Amino acid sequence: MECGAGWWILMCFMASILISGLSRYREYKRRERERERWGVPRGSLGWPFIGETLDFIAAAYTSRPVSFMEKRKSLYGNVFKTHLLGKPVIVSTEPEVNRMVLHNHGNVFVPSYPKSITELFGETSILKMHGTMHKRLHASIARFFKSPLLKARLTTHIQNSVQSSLASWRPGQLVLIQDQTKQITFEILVEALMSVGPGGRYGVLEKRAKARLLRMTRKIVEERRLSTNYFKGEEDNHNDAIDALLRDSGDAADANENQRLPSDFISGNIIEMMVPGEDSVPMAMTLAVKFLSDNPVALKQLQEECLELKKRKVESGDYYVWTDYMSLPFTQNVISETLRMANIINAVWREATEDVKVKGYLIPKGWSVLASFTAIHMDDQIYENPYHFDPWRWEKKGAGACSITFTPFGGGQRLCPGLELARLEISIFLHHLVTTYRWVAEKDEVLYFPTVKMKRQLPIIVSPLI
Ligand code: HEM
Repeated sequence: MECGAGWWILMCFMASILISGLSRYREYKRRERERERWGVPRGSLGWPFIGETLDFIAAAYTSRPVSFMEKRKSLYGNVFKTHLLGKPVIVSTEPEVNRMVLHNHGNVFVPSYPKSITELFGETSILKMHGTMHKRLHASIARFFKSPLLKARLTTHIQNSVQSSLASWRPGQLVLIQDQTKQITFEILVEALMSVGPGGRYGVLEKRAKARLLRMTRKIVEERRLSTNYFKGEEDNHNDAIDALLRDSGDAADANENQRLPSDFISGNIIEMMVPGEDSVPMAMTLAVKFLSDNPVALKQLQEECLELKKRKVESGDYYVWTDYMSLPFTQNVISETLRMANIINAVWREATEDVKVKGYLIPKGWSVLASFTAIHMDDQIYENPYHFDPWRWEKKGAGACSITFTPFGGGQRLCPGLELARLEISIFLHHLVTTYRWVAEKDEVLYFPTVKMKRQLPIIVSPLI
């Protein structure tokens, strides 16, 4: 009797394994048929294990990193498959496909950067997150960076920081623009995120030892939490990113303390927010100076526009406000053209969590998608003479307008929340630079790998304008 029951259980067990195996097999076959019908984009997966990584990196080391994409685009079309950095990847150089990846309808794409990049982000970085927590954090940060109050406060701060840096330059001195702009923008970032100005705690931040940085930031968060009762809606007068995250209560109108973000999470995120904000803005400033140095006609028009504003300000005795800087049309054209050519963030990486069909292509589950911005920004079918610095092209397009063919700040769910701050910083820097100095740039070269930077930090020799 006992033996019969044992057999019966065993048979049931085997049958259930068989049924679940069969249904998995059927699902697998269904996917295969779908994949065949839709078709994974054409392309080559290259060598076993390394795929086409060597070609990809070799191209990145040249002055034309987009040549990797261009070659394959001409062979296989705008969307192609390859194998990079240990993963099968679908590369998109097509604006509409990039838009669908960025907007992520149906939430099928999650961030998936190569290991070498994710190690820079840190564990709690927003750049790694997805789902509800990402939505909540993104909304909170974006709301904070959009606030007119913050822009007003930061305008004065950015202005002071730029002017004091420019005032320290001596006529005939060799100035390393990349180094100077890094110092200026770091100071601004730290002020915006945690209201720490030069002196005292700033010294710890400057050294950038992560463990100390985290300890210090955690302390600031804790001090704020104790001194201000955010739960009861008390006001904190710092108006920085720490304040915004401490105030965040998710969607709950009747939020209690448990729904608040924990201190460790806030301090980790504040530190990791420095990663996307820290190098991008100084590089945009540096490359703007480089492109302007190579194009005296554009520099002259920018200078005229800025001198005109400066004259109005001197005559009226009014302070500059952020809209003064942001409403200068040629300045904004110069910034857009710089961002188009600089491609500081050249692409975004995502992974498909299930099979996805995008514009007739199949992206299989588990594959990465690299939505290339550079390939679109440097496409001669979209931008006439794309390697020529031409700020006037934006007179027709409208500077500043992000579109599917202009995505320096990404788009959709993860659109860069620091976009307006970045443009404001660059506008203020260019304004004061061109109204204070003329300069001669020494020979230098843009490097594109692993990140965009100048080989010699862009040395220029300055002399006062008047
Ligand atoms: C010229 C300067 C900048 C450029 C070109 C830039 C570009 C980008 C791009 C392309 C993304 C999207 C990444 C993705 O979709 O995976 C992004 C995200 C982000 N950026 Fe920026 N950025 C700049 C400046 C800043 C600044 C000043 C901050 C402020 C701290 C900032 C904070 C962020 C954050 C927090 C994210 C993550 C958003 C999310 O995943 O929801 N960025 N940035």
